[in-house]
Parts: sequence; structure tokens; C-alpha cells
Amino acid sequence: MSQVLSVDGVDAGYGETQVLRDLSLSVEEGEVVSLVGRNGAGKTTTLRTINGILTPTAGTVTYRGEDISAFDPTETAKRGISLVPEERQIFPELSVMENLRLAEFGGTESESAHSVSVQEALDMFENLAERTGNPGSSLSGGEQQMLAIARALVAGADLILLDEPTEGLAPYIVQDVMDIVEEVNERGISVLLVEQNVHVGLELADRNYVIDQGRIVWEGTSEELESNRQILDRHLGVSV
Ligand SMILES: Nc1ncnc2c1ncn2[C@@H]1O[C@H](COP(=O)(O)OP(=O)(O)OP(=O)(O)O)[C@@H](O)[C@H]1O
Repeated sequence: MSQVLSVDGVDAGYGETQVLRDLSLSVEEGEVVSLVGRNGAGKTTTLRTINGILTPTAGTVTYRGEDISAFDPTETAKRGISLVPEERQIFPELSVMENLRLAEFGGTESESAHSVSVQEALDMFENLAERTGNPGSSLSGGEQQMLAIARALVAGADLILLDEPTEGLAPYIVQDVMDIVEEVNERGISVLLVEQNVHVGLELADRNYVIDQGRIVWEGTSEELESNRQILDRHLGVSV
């Protein structure tokens, strides 16, 4: 397996506020990796540092062998990194089709990226195919999440950074979103998934990192995490 992403010894934060402390993690080709942790642990900050919204004050972010630590979001998008933020970032006043068509522009220029056409995306997301003329704002939370993921695919994502995709969704929609993440991954796209819901991470991920106060405090497979009650209690406050 070749390495897609490597974050090494990264410090990052907001102005004087340091959030990430000597944080290291990696994603191998075709993996789903989860980053789980409590509220405020630094999960979103980690994704923002990878896609270039934030710049590390120490350490490096490497993508397919290239140091991207100083890149901005446009430059990381051209390499095939696509952040689907918690607030889902779709254009509410534009139709589903217009949202998808816009994603075709300004996406990746990377040769390694997996290009998905608008039609292929609509084939994957049946709910969206039935609503191509509807404005984004009329979609349910789950459908907006689907549209945000579909936009990432059409933009040619090679590594999708998913920030709490199941946040605020009804349980039966959570399963739909999880199915989609699996389907995306089956297309060979690597996924770094941020979740507060450890059950979602455990079910989808090949490997998990637990983050607490900006530091990685544990790393292992889902089976290992599930059987490690101490980690679950101490850092995640859950019992499985
Ligand atoms: N724009 C900002 N300016 C200053 N501090 C911020 C900013 N955004 C987040 N923080 C702080 O950084 C810390 C980590 O936040 P982050 O959003 O990365 O956590 P998280 O693990 O994603 O949590 P959540 O699940 O609540 O989103 C928190 O203490 C938060 O208050």
C-alpha cells in the first residue's frame, strides 16, 4: 500500500490559540481512517490544517510525497483533496444539478484523481437523481450531506476529508450516509472521517485515531478500539 497522506508532528491553531500539538497521522491508499474524539478535541482543526485553511506552525503535511504544508485550499483541491465540512457547503439557492455542474470546475488537476461524472454521481445517489431541479435548500439534512459528498466526487476527489457526516441526522439516514461512504471507498477513494459518534467510525474505518486535547492518544483497528474500554471511557466517554 502506498501512502496518500502523512501528517507529521504538526502544531496548529488559531492565532495565539494552539489547538494541535505534535499531531501525526497517516492515510494509506484506499483506506478509511477515522479520527474520533470528544467535542473540542481538535478534529475539525486537523481537517482544516490538512486542506490548507490553516497552516501548521510546526511539522509537515505531505500528500503523495509532496510537502503541502503551506498550500491553500485551492492548491490542495487541485491535488485531489476535498473537504466536506460539517456545515456541508452546498449552494442552497442553486438546484441539485447546478450544484453538481459547478463542482466540475475548480476541482482537481491531479492525474491520480478518480473522476466521477455528474451522471455517475446521480446513479450513485438515487435521492438526488429524483430531485435534480430542486434547490439545495429544499433538501433534507441527509440529502444535503449526500449532495456535498457527490460534489466532492464530481470535483475529482482522491482523498475526502469528511467532517461529522452523520451529525444531526435521523438514525435511518445515518445508515444511508454510511453506505455511501463505503461505496465511495469501493471506488478507490481514500477517506479521513471525523466522527464524534464512535460507532460510525468503528463500523466504517480500517484504522482509528483517538484525539484528545489536540494530541493523538491512541491508534489502532476498530476491533482493538472496541475491546479497549479504558480508551473508550477515558477519551471518548462512551461504552460500546
Ligand atoms: N476559529 C476559531 N478560533 C479560535 N478557536 C477556535 C476556532 N475554531 C475552533 N477553535 C477552538 O479549537 C478547539 C478545537 O476545536 P475543533 O473544532 O477542532 O474541535 P472538534 O474536535 O472538531 O470538536 P467539535 O466536535 O465540537 O467540532 C476548541 O477549543 C475550539 O474552541
